[in-house]
Amino acid sequence: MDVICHCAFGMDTDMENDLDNELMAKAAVIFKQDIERMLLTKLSRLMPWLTPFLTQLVLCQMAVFRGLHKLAPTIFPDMFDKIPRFWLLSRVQQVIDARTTSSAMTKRVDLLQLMLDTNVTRCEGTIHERGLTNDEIKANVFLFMVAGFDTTSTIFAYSTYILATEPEIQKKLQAEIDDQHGKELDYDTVTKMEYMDLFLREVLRMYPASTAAITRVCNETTTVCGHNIHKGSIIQPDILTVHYNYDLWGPEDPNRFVPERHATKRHSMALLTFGAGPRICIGMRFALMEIKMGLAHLLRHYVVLPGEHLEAGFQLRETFVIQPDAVYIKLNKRH
Ligand code: HEM
Repeated sequence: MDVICHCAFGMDTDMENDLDNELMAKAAVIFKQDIERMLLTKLSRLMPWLTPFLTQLVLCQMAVFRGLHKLAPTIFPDMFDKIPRFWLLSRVQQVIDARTTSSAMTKRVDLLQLMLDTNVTRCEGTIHERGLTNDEIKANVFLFMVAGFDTTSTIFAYSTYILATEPEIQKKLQAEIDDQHGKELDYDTVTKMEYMDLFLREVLRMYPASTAAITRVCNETTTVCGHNIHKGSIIQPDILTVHYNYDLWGPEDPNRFVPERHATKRHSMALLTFGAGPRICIGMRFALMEIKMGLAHLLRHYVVLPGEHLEAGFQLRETFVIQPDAVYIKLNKRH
């Protein structure tokens, strides 16, 4: 969350060291919610044509809360702030306000600034196309926080599980990092680490954290492999079946962790952890770099060892992402 806040929105937070950070606490509550269990989600899954009406319902609810809060702040003092989702959105608004009222000198080059600048450039140009509205920018900031936080940290957690259970693989990664002879682990050095890349791809194959995010609406009635698919149907690919398919990932057993299998060119849709096509995860490269950088720093200084309960594996739970309930590891300082 520190990384997303800093790189995308220029917010310098230190949630890593400040465990009581309010933003972190509220975000954790939001991420714990199982959206699949929420009535509105269930209804829109059952009756997709209801989705636009349900979306409007949520927006109206927010507008009413906001209105009540503005009209009678003393009667409804923290009503808005008590709901973590709304609290986070109002903090996001503060970030936008701070940026739009600050002088040009304090402007930073980041995602937020790019979104804010769409307004300026489009208005000055002759093309009468509108830029992003305030609500669209706010929604995007919120989406980036949600989409970029739990996903990356979950993949990091799976990675540490593999490191603790596959010591030989860990040694190979450390050898690659040690080959840098203490050089700074920056974008250039980490991008060149070939085994690190294979390792991470294998983690992403075995543990695709976000299997439900890649749904699509069928926009034309069609037949695929003898199945009739009607226009308007919601299609959700079964990513785990694809990722563990022997024809796509053999000859090594797809149930085993074998980074080297990624050195062979595979079908372009064989790895779907970040989705595919024009709506593929926009943060993919950022996430890959973030995880590689984190792993490289960790393994330069520490050896990851199994913790007390690691042999029992972990239970999976699904909220925004599919994640392990806990990964028990120990860290031993190297050298
Ligand atoms: C390992 C980490 C991550 C995983 C596994 C992941 C996974 C996904 C998946 C499966 C989708 C849907 C793609 C599709 O429909 O084809 C998606 C979309 C998206 N992701 Fe990620 N993501 C990760 C990290 C990030 C990060 C770090 C950010 C932001 C910095 C981010 C921002 C987004 C956004 C904004 C979308 C929506 C894109 C669109 O609809 O056009 N993700 N992600």
